[in-house]
Amino acid sequence: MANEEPKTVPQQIIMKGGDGPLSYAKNSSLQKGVVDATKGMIIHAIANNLDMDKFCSQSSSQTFRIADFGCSIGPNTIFSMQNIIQALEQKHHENNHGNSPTILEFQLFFNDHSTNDFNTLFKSIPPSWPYFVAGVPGSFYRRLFPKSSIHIGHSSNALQWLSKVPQEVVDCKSPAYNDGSIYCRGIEKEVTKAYIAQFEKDMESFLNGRGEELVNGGLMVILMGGVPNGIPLSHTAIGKFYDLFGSCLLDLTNKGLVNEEKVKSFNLPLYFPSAKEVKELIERNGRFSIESMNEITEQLKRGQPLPSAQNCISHVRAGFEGLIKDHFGTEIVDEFFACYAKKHLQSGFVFGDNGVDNTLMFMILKRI
Ligand SMILES: C[S@@+](CC[C@H](N)C(=O)[O-])C[C@H]1O[C@@H](n2cnc3c(N)ncnc32)[C@H](O)[C@@H]1O
Repeated sequence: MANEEPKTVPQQIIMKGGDGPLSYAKNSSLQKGVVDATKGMIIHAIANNLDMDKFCSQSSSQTFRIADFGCSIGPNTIFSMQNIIQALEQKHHENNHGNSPTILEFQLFFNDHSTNDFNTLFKSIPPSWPYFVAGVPGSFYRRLFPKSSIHIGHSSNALQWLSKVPQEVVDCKSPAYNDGSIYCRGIEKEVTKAYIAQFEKDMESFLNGRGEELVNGGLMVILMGGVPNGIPLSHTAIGKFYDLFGSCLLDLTNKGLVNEEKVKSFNLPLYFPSAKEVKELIERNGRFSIESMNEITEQLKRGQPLPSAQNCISHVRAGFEGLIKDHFGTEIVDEFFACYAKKHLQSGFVFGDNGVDNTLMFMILKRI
């Protein structure tokens, strides 16, 4: 139909469910590296920025409610929650010299899209875990909890996912049409402008939602991917990865296995901001103070061995199979990832060792 809007990739990205060899649960050690690298920073941030006495005064028990936004299937969300609980218990113990009349209880909320495999996540929780847990399906770009009900919010490796691909970038009549690429390279001015506008809108929605839900003085811990200030994504390791990824679609088109129009209407709903951009958005929103903001790539690199090629390939499939399947159909999935694996091995690509380093932003925000 002439006036039909081009179809963009689905609004809900889905990490591969279950706990099989190709699942996100078995292929998220790169993201776990990020979670591990920031454990000490979380303990430090809670010790220095959370006024626990304000919440614990006089009562015999106090429930801390903690929410993980974009939890996926695990196991990283479990580690993150444990790190936060450890930090709260440690601070409570130190505040009271191990002698508090107040018993702490913890209620943990796991948020992700309704299509996330929550069953696998809940099955992986040890039956003896002494916490109250609940799943909260829905986009974190809207309200998910009652007003002032959450003490600590957490989100890792999730906020670079946009709520949708900006429509203009897949509209061949628009000046922002992203011809020849599947992501925001950070070079084409109009394309970049469209992605930035979507990112700003989404961040504003996220901050507004959490601004309502967090108690006054509550903390939001955010870990997200980004770029060094002034560096386009295409010059970074992640950009090089998307180039490789996108080239497989072209190969399959040349082989006649994928429709060219379908490829042209495919863009990734992802934006990697600089710390400067994120800082400005948080300040403009005004609901949170920035207690700390660090870029921790170098620390991560020092602490982590580089992943093997096979490991990288499995991670890519666990993260992106859902998008490919949704847009191009199930029948193309194996062929696409076989092509990706071949090119990956030929190119010698290794995450963490190609192009300019990407940034990992670690932020502690306080609800004011
Ligand atoms: C790469 S995974 C990260 C999972 C986990 N936090 C970690 O660090 O391993 C990103 C997760 O964010 C979720 N996500 C992305 N956009 C979302 C949204 N708007 N609302 C809720 N979850 C979202 C995805 O479904 C996915 O499970």
